[in-house]
Amino acid sequence: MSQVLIESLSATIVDLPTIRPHKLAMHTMQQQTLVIIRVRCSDGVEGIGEATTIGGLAYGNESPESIKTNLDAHFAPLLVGQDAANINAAMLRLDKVIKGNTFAKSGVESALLDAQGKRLGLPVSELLGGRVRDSLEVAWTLASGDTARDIAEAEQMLDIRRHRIFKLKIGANPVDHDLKHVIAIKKALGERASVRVDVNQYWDESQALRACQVLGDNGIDLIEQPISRINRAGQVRLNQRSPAPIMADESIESVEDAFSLAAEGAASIFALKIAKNGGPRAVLRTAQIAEAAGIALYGGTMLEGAIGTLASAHAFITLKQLTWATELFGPLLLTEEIVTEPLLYRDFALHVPRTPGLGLSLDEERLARFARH
Ligand SMILES: O=C(O)C[C@H]1C=CC(=O)O1
Ligand SMILES: [Mn+2]
Repeated sequence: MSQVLIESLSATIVDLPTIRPHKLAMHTMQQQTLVIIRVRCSDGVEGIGEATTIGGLAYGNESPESIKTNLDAHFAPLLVGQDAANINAAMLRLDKVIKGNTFAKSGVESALLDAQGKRLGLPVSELLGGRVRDSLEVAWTLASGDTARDIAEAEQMLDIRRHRIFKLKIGANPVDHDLKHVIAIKKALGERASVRVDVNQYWDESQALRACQVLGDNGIDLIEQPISRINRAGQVRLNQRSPAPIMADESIESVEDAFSLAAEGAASIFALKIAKNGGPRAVLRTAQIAEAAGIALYGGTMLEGAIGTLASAHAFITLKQLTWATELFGPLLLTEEIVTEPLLYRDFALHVPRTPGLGLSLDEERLARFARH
C-alpha cells in the first residue's frame, strides 16, 4: 500500500447555544465555543477532531481564537505532506517544535485517530489498544447558580435515569454561602446520589482546611481542585488532612504535571482531560502514571461537543478502572449539534459506538450555520 499523506488541516470556530447559563467560579457560560479540526488525507479519508475550552482565556492558556491561529500558522505547515497513518511520528514532530498548546494538539491527535480508524475500519478505542467496556457512567454539573433550581434539576435527572452523580460548581461566593448551598443539595438528595464539588482553585489554603472538613462531615464524596494549582505544598497538606478525597484538575496541564503531582502526593484522584494532556493517547500516559502511583481516575471534560466527548470516551473505555466515573456530558449542555447522530445517553451512562473512527459525521449544513465567519 502506498503511503497516505496529510493533504490539509483546517480549523473552524463554532458558537453553540447552551440550555441555560452555566456558572463556574471563573466564568458564566452563556454559550459554548468549539474549534472543529478537519484533516484531509491523500486517500480521500477525512479525520475530525475538536479543541474546546471554557470562557475564552478564563480557564486555560489557550482560547478558541489562539487555537485556530496556531493551528493555521504553526501546526498545518508541520503536518501537510506527513504520513497520515503514523500518528506517533506526527505528534512527535509537533512536540519537537511546538511548546504547550495541548488543547490544539489534542484536537489534531483526535482527528488523526479518527482518520486512521476510518481507514482501517476500527473504532478509535481499538487503535488505543482495545476497549474493556462499552459505556461510561456520566455525572451532571449543577451550576444554575440557584439552590432550589439545582435540586429540581437533580431530581429530574434521577427521574429520567440520566445522572445520579452531581458535581456542584462553587468558589465564587463567600465560603459559608457555598457550604450552605452544597449541604442543602446533599440533604435533599441523600443517599440517592453522589454529590461532589469543584472549587476551580478559588479557595486559599486557610479557607480550604475548614471547608474540606465541613464538606467531608456532610457526606460530600469528592473535592475537586480546592486551591491554586501553583500552591503545590498546600495541595499536599490538604490531601493529607481532608476527610473527603481531593481531585486534581487545573493542577494537570501536562503529562509531566501528573508525574510531579503523583510524586509529591498532592491528590488521590486525577481528572483526566484529553485537552490538558495533548490528546487521547497523551491522556492515557497520565492515566498510567496515576495507576502506577495508586491514584484513582475520573474521566473529565472541558465541556466539549460530541466530537471531543467521544474522543475522550474512546480513551477512557480502555482503562482498567474509573473509580469516580466520568463527566462526559458536554453535548447535553448544548441545544444544537453539528454532527448527524446525537450521542447515546441511557441508564446513567454514555454508550460509545463501535463504528470506525470516533463514530461521528459532521452535519455540513449545521456546521456552516453555526460557524463563526
Ligand atoms: O471541571 C471543570 O473545571 C470544567 C467543567 C467540567 C464540568 C463542568 O461543569 O465544568
Ligand atoms: Mn474542574
